[in-house]
Amino acid sequence: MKGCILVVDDERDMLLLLERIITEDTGHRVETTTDPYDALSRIGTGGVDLVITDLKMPKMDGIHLLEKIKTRDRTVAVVVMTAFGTIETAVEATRKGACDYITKPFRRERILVTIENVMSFQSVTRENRVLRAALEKKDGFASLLGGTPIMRKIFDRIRQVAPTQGTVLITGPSGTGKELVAKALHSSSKRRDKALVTLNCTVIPENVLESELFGHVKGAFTGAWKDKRGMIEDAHGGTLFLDEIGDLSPVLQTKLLRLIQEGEYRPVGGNGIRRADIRFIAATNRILNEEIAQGRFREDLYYRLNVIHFDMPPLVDRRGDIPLLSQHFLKKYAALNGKTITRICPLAMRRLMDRDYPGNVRELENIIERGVIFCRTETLATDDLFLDEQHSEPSGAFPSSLGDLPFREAKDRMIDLFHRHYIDQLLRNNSGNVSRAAQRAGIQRQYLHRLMKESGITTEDYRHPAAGE
Ligand SMILES: Nc1ncnc2c1ncn2[C@@H]1O[C@H](COP(=O)(O)OP(=O)(O)OP(=O)(O)O)[C@@H](O)[C@H]1O
Repeated sequence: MKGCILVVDDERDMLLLLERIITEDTGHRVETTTDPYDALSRIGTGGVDLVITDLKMPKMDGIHLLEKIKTRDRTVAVVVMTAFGTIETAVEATRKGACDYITKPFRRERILVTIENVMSFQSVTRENRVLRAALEKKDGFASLLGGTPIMRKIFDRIRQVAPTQGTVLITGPSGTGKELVAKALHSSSKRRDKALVTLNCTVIPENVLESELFGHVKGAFTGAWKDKRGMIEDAHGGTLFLDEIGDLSPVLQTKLLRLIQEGEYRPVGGNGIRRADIRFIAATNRILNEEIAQGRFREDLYYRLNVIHFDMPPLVDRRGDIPLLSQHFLKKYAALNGKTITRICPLAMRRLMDRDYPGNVRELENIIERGVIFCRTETLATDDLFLDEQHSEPSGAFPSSLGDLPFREAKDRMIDLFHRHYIDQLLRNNSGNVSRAAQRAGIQRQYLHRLMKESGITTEDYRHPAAGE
């Protein structure tokens, strides 16, 4: 998308030079002025995407102009130009919201690269703002974000499927938003005024799970000293979301099948049949066909669940959503931490766009949350994100950057690093077999799963063809 660049400099020669470079090599529209007040009058109408301004001007200096631009319209990007030797002022400008600076005399390529970086970032964020506003207005699922074609298709399907009774199966790698899709389906359905009950099939031990799900009657087992409602009763009239369905035991798979087929169930220890009106949504990051082939998942249950299928794409297949998601998480965690961080510097955004995400959106969210915690200015910078450290090989070295942090923050960060490196090594040593890894580590499998989730680690990366869980 081509945009508009406004150049402000009291030297006419400089204006002419920049106007020529930009028109010849970028195709963006250029406006020029020698008067900062005139520049300011053009801000606030939504017409200007980027202002390139000199720092030293007689009527108003560049920093002052930058501040005024940002008060009128925070979304306008500003790049400052400065003579060599006054870089400190330029750095001060980036602290105040400029997204980059150029030293004069500059090379043509340098200015072109800067312009392209800023303008492509502006184009994505503009489009995302529009999309998000539209989504928030139209749908009840604004927390599920995305503007890429692949996500738009998912939104369309949600709109189509939500009002129906169809059972839904959501598959896809961990951290891709399966739970958010389930919530969106429920909140856009006719059942939205009734409960959305979520059951995580991994977290609860099998014997407890049965009575959690179906409820039990008084005296059903030792400790059952009164009747207990199950989640099915809670979900009556609403939606039951069965997360990590691939981990459900064979006994419960059979009982669940009956419930889905007949709408009937029996509480643990009870004789009477009860009926439930429920819409079922199930999710898993396992490949259910493989589970069926291995005899771990009932084929008939699979077909019952898989009436409507959503397959959530990994984040690297929709990199175009990274700016939108990053801005969303920035806003969320800045508010949660009581910080005024309003933007992500273009370089940091580029790094975020370029890396891989084995833990998908959850991993991106963790990176931004950590970044917000460590950020000391209004702009989230590359250093705040610690991206290199996250991808470096596990090592015993103490990261020197921690020495600059308050004790508590440094300790949390070190524990975080320890978790990531420990789990990484543990899973490597056990070819991604979580049960075996948990056993070797002497911790509960569920706890290991939680730690993996928090660290954005998935088993896929550690499995070799002969391995399997
Ligand atoms: N499209 C999205 N827009 C906004 N946030 C998202 C999106 N996708 C995922 N997230 C966020 O990422 C995190 C993980 O999402 P979610 O729990 O829905 O993933 P999941 O696929 O169900 O993961 P798992 O299989 O590990 O349970 C959540 O904090 C969620 O808010």
